[in-house]
Parts: sequence; structure tokens; C-alpha cells
Amino acid sequence: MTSSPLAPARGSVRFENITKSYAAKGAATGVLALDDVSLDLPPGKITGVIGRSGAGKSTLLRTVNLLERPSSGRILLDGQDIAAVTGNQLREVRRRIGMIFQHFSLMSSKTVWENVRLPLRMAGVPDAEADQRVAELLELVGLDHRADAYPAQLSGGQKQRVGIARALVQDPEILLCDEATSALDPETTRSILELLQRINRERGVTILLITHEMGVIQEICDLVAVIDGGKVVEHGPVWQVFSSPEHPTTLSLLESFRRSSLPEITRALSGVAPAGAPDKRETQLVLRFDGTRPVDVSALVNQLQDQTGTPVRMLASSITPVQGHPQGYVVVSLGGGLGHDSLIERARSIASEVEILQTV
Ligand SMILES: Nc1ncnc2c1ncn2[C@@H]1O[C@H](COP(=O)(O)OP(=O)(O)OP(=O)(O)O)[C@@H](O)[C@H]1O
Repeated sequence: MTSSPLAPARGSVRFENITKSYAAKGAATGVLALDDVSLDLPPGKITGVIGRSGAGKSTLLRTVNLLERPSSGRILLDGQDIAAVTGNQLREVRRRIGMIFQHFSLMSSKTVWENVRLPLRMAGVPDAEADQRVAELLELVGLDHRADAYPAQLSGGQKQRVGIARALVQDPEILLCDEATSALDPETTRSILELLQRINRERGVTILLITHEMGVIQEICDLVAVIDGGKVVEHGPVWQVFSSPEHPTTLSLLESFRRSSLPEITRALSGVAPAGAPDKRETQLVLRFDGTRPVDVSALVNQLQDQTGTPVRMLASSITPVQGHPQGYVVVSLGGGLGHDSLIERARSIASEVEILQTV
């Protein structure tokens, strides 16, 4: 994605030992949706939250603007505990936090312009100032030419752009995104993610997003938190968590996304016909890269040839940079008479991990 100038970071959030239980009809005990969650959202960063259905993602997101009140614990917004604020203080907290939704939540009887302007009218912002801000935001989201349209006349992506303009109209420090791209096709998703990333960079807005799409996390998040049964079970920079997931839930959520298990690679290679007659002594090696070292795929074959003294052919590669950390695998075929152990030993200096795929 294109990079834009960085604005000063704004809006830190700290969850401290947050629990949230909902009353359950007819049951003596409630549903424990959040169980002692502690988590930092650093200012100016994009943090994604993933987890299975019912894990507590929405509840966590909605505690930030107090759409859900925590049962216990503290939520610090730039150091100030907001968990119990009410009245004018609550309005001020909500002004500092914008939110966008999966189904856009636009008012169908109002135009694009009126939808975006609504929060300003409710906040009593003078007309001239409000008009200027709405015009500026519609330009930012690329919808200045559709100001008079009604939501029903817009595509899903355009509706989400209106949602984003409305969420930003009070110049929040924090933006909450609740499955903001789940109702959109892949191309539209990409354009919305680009917009969110631009907003993050150009305005320094801290973003917390929940999604079930791992691609969204990989594309724009700096950090990811994995939530399971109301607890944060894993948390860290996206490239680290994605390359070396530790918790079983993370592994399972990433399983189909990473597509780099041995069976997956074997399947991917089944259509690759070896050039010429297969040599009995050929060995296929999977070289894994975990993001901790640079990878020059084009130089790899030569490097391996030098290292092993055998002819090397590249069969497949899935190296993807995640936040600038290249990760994935490269599959190569090596000839020559070296034994497996010796090949693995020599290839180890090049990759993070080496294993034999199969002998042809
Ligand atoms: N208003 C509510 N009243 C009672 N229980 C609730 C309420 N909202 C959520 N829950 C329960 O709290 C738990 C966490 O729900 P939450 O919506 O936060 O999960 P989620 O991870 O966002 O799920 P999904 O991905 O399906 O949206 C679930 O067991 C859910 O049934």
C-alpha cells in the first residue's frame, strides 16, 4: 500500500483487568464475556482483534466507547480512567472515539451530507464550521460528488466511506471498526483498508478493529490480539504472531490463511511437473522464513548451490512481506549425492527452518 506522511500519534487505550458479564435469562450466573483482560493499544497504531465467534471481540471493542460498561477493571484513555464516566464527560469521551460498523448504520431518509453532518448538529457545532468539516471529510473519503445521494443509491463501499466520514467528523483520536469490511467484496475491502491506513497515517488516529478476515489483519494492522473465551491469549506485532503463532486458537485461526503446512505445500506442488526426467537423487526441501531475516528469492538458488555444491531448482515460493518482514516458504529441488541430513545442515544457514518435502 502507498505510504503517506506520518502525523503525530494520538489516543492511547489501556484495558486493565477488564471483566464483563452479561445477565443470562433464567440462569443464576451471567455470561462472562471478558475475563480479566489487560491490553494496551499504543497511540497511532492499528490493533486488530481476532477470535472465534462468541470469544468477546465485540464486547471488548464496545467497552472503549462505553456502549458496554465493564463489570470491573479500568479503561484508561490517554491515562484517564473512563470506565465509570457519565453525563457530559461521557459525551466528551464519545466525541474522542469514532466507530464504524459492518452494516454501515446510515440513516436511509438522510442524504450523504446530512448523515455525516448529524453528529455535529447534535453537538451544537455552528453551521459554517460544520459545513466546512463535512465538505473536508467527504473529500477525504472521495465522495464529495455524491453529497446529495441517499444511502440506497450507493454501493456498499461508498456507504462505508460515508460511515468513515461520519465517524471522523468530530476529529476523534480513536477509531473503532466493527467488522467494517465483512460485507464488502475483496476489491472494495482493499480500497476501504487503504483509506483506513491513510487516516491512521495522516491523522495519527489510533485504530482498533475486529475482523474474522486474517487478510485484513495482515494488510493493515501493526499489532494483533487473539481473544478466546473472554481472555487475551496471544498478543504482539502481526508479523511475529503470524509467523510463529503459539496458542492453539491462533494456530487454528491462521491455519487456512497461512497455507504453508506440509500437506498444503504438497498439494500446491502437485501440478508442478519437474523439468526433464526426475533424478533419483533429487530432494525437495522446504525452506521456511519467519520474518526475522531478509529474503532475496532470486539470489536463493545461487546461495543454495554454493552452500551445497549441487544443482538447485526453484519449485515454488510463497514469500509475503508482513510489515516489511518477509515470511512464508520456498520449495527447491536439489540434485547431487548429498544425504538428507547433510542438505538440511547446509541449507540451515539460509532459512529459518528447513525440512524435507519428499524425494522424487
Ligand atoms: N447483550 C448481551 N447479553 C447477553 N450475552 C451477551 C450479550 N452480548 C454478548 N453476549 C455474549 O457474550 C459473549 C461474547 O460475545 P461477543 O459478541 O463479544 O463475541 P464476538 O467475539 O464479538 O462474537 P462474534 O464474532 O460472533 O460477533 C458471547 O457468549 C455472547 O453470547
